[in-house]
Amino acid sequence: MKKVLTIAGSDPSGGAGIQADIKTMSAHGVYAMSVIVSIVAENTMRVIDIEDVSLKMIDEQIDSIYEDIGTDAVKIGMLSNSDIMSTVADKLLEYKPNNIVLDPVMYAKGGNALMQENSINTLIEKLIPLCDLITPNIPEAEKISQMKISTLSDMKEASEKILNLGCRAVLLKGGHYIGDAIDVLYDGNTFTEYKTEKIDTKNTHGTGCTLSSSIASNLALGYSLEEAVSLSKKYITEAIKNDIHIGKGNGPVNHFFNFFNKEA
Ligand SMILES: Nc1ncnc2c1ncn2[C@@H]1O[C@H](COP(=O)(O)OP(=O)(O)O)[C@@H](O)[C@H]1O
Ligand SMILES: Cc1ncc(COP(=O)(O)OP(=O)(O)O)c(N)n1
Repeated sequence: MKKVLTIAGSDPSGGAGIQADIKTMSAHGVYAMSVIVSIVAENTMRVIDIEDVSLKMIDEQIDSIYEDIGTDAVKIGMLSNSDIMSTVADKLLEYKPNNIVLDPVMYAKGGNALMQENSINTLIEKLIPLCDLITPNIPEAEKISQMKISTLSDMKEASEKILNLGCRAVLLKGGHYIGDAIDVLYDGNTFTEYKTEKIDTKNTHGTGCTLSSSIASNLALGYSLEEAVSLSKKYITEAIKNDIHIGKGNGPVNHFFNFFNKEA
């Protein structure tokens, strides 16, 4: 069985973060493992509080995975500050895992910050160069590339700027784009567009976590980057179409639409 690790924050409401990652990986038939770096008190409506795990415990959790099991892919999600980013980067340099997918989580859907503003330089200098793929949404890509993104052509220009920071590929997600849900993959040679109609739902909590975990799972399963992104775009689209009406705010997507659906 292929093994995929998520290094991210915990969402007790189950729609995003580590919980979404483990559900997604399990739905893909890979063995899911998790290193929790922050505990976030959040739900479908808001973020209430964040408590970071100590750097020592983050170190030891990562060591515990590589001492024993190892990984075929690693997904990185919410890293709330520079110290956590440096700790994770040092461990990636030590263990050199294959297939590192970074979702540079900065804000939750309600607008609450999940990453300290002053840690962006550490993200850019230490983490991004270690990654095979980075999957920013439009606001995150604007911060990293330091340009405004209003058009598809802006998305492509920002992808180029981000790739030049040293990662091997960029998937700029267009869920926040007006109009269709267009994601752009840039690998340094080719731009590939993945386009679906925007689904009319407020239940999009955890879409970014789910997409990046799906891509990491598909890479672990041996698909090429282009195939992995294509399969994962189909997965997130179906998961949104089969959304779950739970909570009073932005509800979760259905990670297990393949196993059951709303009509069943
Ligand atoms: N309403 C929607 N309909 C269809 N696809 C969507 C919708 N919202 C987001 N997506 C897709 O979900 C994925 C996550 O995108 P996005 O919402 O931009 O990320 P994030 O959750 O990090 O903000 C992308 O593939 C995007 O195109
Ligand atoms: C613990 C935790 N990690 C990440 C997020 C953000 O997830 P994302 O997939 O971008 O989804 P939304 O927050 O936009 O719904 C989170 N909320 N919590």
